[in-house]
Amino acid sequence: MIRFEQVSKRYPNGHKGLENLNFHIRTGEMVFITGHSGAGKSTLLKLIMCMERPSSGQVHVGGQDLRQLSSDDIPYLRRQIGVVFQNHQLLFDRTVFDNVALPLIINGTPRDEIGRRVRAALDKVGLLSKENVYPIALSGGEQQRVGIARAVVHKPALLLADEPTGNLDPALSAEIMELFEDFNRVGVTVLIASHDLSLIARLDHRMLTLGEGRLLHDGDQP
Ligand SMILES: Nc1ncnc2c1ncn2[C@@H]1O[C@H](COP(=O)(O)OP(=O)(O)OP(=O)(O)O)[C@@H](O)[C@H]1O
Repeated sequence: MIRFEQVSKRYPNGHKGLENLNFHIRTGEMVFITGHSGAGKSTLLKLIMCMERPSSGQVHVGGQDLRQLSSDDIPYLRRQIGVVFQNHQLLFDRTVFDNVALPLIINGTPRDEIGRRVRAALDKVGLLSKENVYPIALSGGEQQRVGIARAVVHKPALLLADEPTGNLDPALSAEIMELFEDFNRVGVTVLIASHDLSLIARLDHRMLTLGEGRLLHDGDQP
């Protein structure tokens, strides 16, 4: 599903994002990317989404060599991907329903299908009863669930999350990770960047550990 071959990323200001990264994530895996602040976790996710391009090396996503993607092709790549952010980036002047519907509206999904899909996604994250509520009236954990519903509403094969539990307490963080495990159980490939080692050490998944842009460790223990 995702293959990095000798991938390096240097930003225009000279900052080193990633250095000679090699790994392969198979379809259906759930993997954590961990490492200290500035280790390159977000850079790795941005390369998969084509938000950034590597300085050298090759990134393959879903069998496609991203070097061959033109900017016109990028929306098609992104349709295969759902993204969850730490600060969930919800629109506070729209209801929960409208927030979750956004990717479908952008994709041109037929109107009658939008309602069905949005409610299915809200049901999966346990927020079906909140579709008409505005995000301001939700707790931090509920807001993050809306962000997850929005990320999965178009049924992506790949789910990426960048510090999805960064603002949540340990109990809520564990619940959010269980949700990701639920999506993984039904076949979605899940990749989560997190520096919350105590939480991810309790979960039994592969861990890629980065340090200063390099892959320090690849395994099921920190
Ligand atoms: N847009 C950018 N322009 C310049 N340098 C950048 C940019 N984005 C990241 N960097 C640099 O690349 C390196 C890796 O950053 P990255 O954000 O990928 O790390 P991270 O592990 O996600 O960190 P954090 O946990 O703090 O988000 C850092 O040195 C950072 O300063």
